[in-house]
Amino acid sequence: MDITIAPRLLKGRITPPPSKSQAHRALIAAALAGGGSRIENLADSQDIQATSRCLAALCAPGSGLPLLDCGESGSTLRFLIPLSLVLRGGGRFTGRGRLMERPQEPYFRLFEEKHVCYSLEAGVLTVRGALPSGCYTLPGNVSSQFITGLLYALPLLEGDSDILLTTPLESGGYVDMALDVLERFGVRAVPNGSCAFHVPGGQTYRPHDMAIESDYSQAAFWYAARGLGSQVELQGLNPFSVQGDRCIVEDSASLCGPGEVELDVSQCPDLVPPLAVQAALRPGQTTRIVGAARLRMKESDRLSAVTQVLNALGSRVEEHPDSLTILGVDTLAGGVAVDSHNDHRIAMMAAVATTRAAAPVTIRGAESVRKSYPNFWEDYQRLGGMFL
Ligand SMILES: O=C(O)C1=C[C@@H](OP(=O)(O)O)[C@@H](O)[C@H](O)C1
Ligand SMILES: C=C(OP(=O)(O)O)C(=O)O
Repeated sequence: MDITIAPRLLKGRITPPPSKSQAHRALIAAALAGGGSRIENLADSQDIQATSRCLAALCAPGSGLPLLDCGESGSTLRFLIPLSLVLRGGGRFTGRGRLMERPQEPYFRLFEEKHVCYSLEAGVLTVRGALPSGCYTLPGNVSSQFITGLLYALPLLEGDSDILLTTPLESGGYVDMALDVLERFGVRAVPNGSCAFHVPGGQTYRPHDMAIESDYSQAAFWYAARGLGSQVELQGLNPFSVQGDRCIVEDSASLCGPGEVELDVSQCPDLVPPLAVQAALRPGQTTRIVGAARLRMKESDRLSAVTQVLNALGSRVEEHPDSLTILGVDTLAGGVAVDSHNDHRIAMMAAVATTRAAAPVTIRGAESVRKSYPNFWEDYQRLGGMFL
């Protein structure tokens, strides 16, 4: 789907959608608690549909390895791989887009060590075996989703386990969010410093009612629009939220200073597109976005996609292996078509950039927002955005 947008600033009040990350975690914990939990304020995004669909397949009665279609959701895939071993002796996982090419090596190394069989053939990952309790050693900087996956599965084993990280934890806020949801469902995992977790075995998930919070990762696009002159008022966000992307509030403000700004995004990778678009329109300012290597392994190669899209619109972005240098300009020419690279966050970034373009912009693959923010285009129009 192509959408052509007239350049104009936005104005109005918006409640960002429910947090996708918290919703994945709550749904999985509720399924493990075996019913009796009430989860309110769930978004009907494709990623949340993927987790619901896979949980239904995983918990359905029957023998044999369930087939789990994870769509394009890295979280669903990496959270459910260890659980499939514990609950069903394994599973067969499929996905779309780039999903099955995204890294799984930390799990594969552990499976070799623990004698769990795995194969990845023609886009189907099959895992089979028993997950033993014990010591799980893995890197902390490939994806935090491996650590969340283990934190959900290991408490169900008979014996105690330890998770040890060989490199510093990145995207750490997502692990904190997992610990927070686990605790609400009566499951305990104890951090030991920043690179280790002790997970007592023999635990059971207890039913719990919760309402999903508004999503700071999505609110970030509206913060960016605001930083670029739109009058968007945000409501419904929890100021005490455990969401790591809550740092958008300070990061967005720090982009308003003159001179040189450096932002380390290793703990908040999803904020790169909204931060980059804001930095692109800071004339006289140079912004370095560092610690961003993992951005190459998301729905698109996001460092490359951000650079291509913003430069096509008239920005000055330089791409490096694990960072971006953004030389702020005072206006974007627009007047072109840009591709979302089938990446929801790139489509939303392009929409925010258009608010400050001189001529209309066409966004190709605009439907990609359904992955995480199905009502994004409705919200954009409610704020006065005009489609041509
Ligand atoms: O656990 C989660 O909910 C997520 C973790 C992050 O991934 P990485 O840990 O791979 O950076 C983030 O980018 C993703 O959108 C959601
Ligand atoms: C990378 C993302 O999600 P996931 O890893 O779950 O696919 C995202 O939402 O930007």
